[in-house]
Amino acid sequence: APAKTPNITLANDSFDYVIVGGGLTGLTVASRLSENPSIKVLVIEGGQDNHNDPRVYDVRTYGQAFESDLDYNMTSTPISWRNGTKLPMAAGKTLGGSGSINGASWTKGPKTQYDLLPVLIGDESWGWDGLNQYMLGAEHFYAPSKELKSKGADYDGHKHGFSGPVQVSFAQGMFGSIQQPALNASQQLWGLDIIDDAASGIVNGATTIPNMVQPDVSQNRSSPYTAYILGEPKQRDNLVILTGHRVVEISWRNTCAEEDPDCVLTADGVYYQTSRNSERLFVKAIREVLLAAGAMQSPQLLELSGVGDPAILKKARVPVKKTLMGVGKNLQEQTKNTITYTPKSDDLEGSGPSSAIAFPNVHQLVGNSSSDVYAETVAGLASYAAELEAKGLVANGTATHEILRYQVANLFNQSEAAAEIFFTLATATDTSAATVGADLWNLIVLARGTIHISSNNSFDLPTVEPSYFGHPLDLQLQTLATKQAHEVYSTAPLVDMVTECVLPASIPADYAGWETFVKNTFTSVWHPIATLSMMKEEMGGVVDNKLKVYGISNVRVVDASVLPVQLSAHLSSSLYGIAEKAAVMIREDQK
Ligand SMILES: Cc1cc2nc3c(=O)[nH]c(=O)nc-3n(C[C@H](O)[C@H](O)[C@H](O)COP(=O)(O)OP(=O)(O)OC[C@H]3O[C@@H](n4cnc5c(N)ncnc54)[C@H](O)[C@@H]3O)c2cc1C
Repeated sequence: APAKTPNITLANDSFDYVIVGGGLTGLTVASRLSENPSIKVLVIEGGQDNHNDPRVYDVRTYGQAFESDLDYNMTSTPISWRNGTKLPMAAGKTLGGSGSINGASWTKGPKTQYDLLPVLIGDESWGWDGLNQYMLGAEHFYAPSKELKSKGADYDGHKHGFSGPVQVSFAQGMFGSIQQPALNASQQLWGLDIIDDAASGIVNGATTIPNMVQPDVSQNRSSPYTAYILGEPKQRDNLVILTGHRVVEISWRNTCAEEDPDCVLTADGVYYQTSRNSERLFVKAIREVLLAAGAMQSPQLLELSGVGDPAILKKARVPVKKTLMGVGKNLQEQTKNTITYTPKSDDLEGSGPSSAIAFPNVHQLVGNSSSDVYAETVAGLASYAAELEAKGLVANGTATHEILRYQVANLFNQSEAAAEIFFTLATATDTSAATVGADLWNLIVLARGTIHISSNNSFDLPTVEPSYFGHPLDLQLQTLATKQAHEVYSTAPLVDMVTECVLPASIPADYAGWETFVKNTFTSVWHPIATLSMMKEEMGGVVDNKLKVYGISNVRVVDASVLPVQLSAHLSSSLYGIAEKAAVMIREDQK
């Protein structure tokens, strides 16, 4: 049954807050704001409630939701060197959003990467110490059993939350098999330390991670919906979740002349529809409209509502209400490659999900020449950043240069994790033998991309240009990570556990061959962020330190769009933290 399909005519109703998108961040904020019974909250969600569908609740079905009815089926722009192939950009079209179809891995980035946020926004509370409080507040961690500990599960009890809604535990079906040998081989090859906990603010190392799953044998997904809504919040009279409806435009109470930058817009509510040709309905927001449609569709909605770069809006025949040059720019999306092998034994000693990860740093990947690569990269950054602005990929080249310098220094001087090598295991099925391998990606991309509208109709999904390998270092790190992940599989004790390499079908002879393999077979990682960045306005930011859109009095963005820089992490923990912090700031403004 759907979460709530009210037969009420919302058109005659109004809500204190209208939340656009019932995904990971939207449901978090909805749950927190509606704790106050006198505050009326509406969530409008494009997908349906599918929490009883195994593609959602069983994390071992990972991937089955992609390119299905549970996915928006967006794609990248054509890849020139792959005959114009467009790559799938998975994004959950279901209650809980991408949080209901994701891999459920629970990790955090290094402390030093969060500590860039205060520099960009001028507010200390967004650094690791400030934000981590909220990440901890979202989490309910369960210590592993003896049996799981013997398979490698470990943790630091001081680095977890124990009373939040998101269930974080080591999955009961945790694999044995190659997992620990893969981490041992990673130690040999890269000189990595074993780190007991990838949620501690230290990430460079080899580790076994927990998942967002129930701690019992069901190990069902702890989704944004089951964690934050199902149960008591669902019964609240002041919370309405309308599924199967798409918000198509924000309506404004006033108009601003295009040439008047000081004019402040105020949202009146939103228009929404069930389908392209259905009636256009309106609902009023008494206090605020909160955008939580994700990093691809929140910028789309702002642009459709007349807020953004006038050149983009005019091309799509949308009247300009507010010029804001950063909307839809600064996208930071990573690239993923996969290698696979045949294990000697089909018995993987578990049912999954996979949970062994190696996080080498740039020196471990690049080796002796890392200081040359650093010097060369730094020397080229100013002209690279200027080029990004000239191409319309960022709003401010000078500010982007500063940010890139920080990111490169973080990789080379602080030696934070540069790549993730996620060891994968897939059990045998009726039609296929078991496989093992790795999914791997460079974490801190220097590329910047865009997400923009190409028409004035919300049902035409936005154009996503990730600018894959936009900077040479991105391709170099991806190639080295792929080549060296293969070398891990040739290193003891892992080498003794596999018979043959399946992918690549023929092993490249040299670096150039690996680069070709990388470029021909990579996919997206599906961690898009930063398209409505929280940064100072003069840096090209779109939202301020309270997540309010510049030049608009009552629209905040609470989703992945606001995270201004990529993290050496899976994103959910950080986004739950951002959403929890958002709810507190929104409540403070009610006074
Ligand atoms: C395939 C995949 C695997 C991932 N694996 C992991 C992982 O293992 N660990 C991890 O930590 N993170 C993972 N992530 C990342 C994480 O799930 C996302 O970063 C996170 O869900 C983003 O949260 P969000 O609230 O910004 O967007 P979402 O959770 O995607 O929510 C956006 C919601 O808005 C709705 N919506 C969009 N447009 C409209 C509109 N116009 N009107 C109404 N509703 C709308 C959507 O239907 C959706 O429900 C993964 C992501 C993907 C896609």
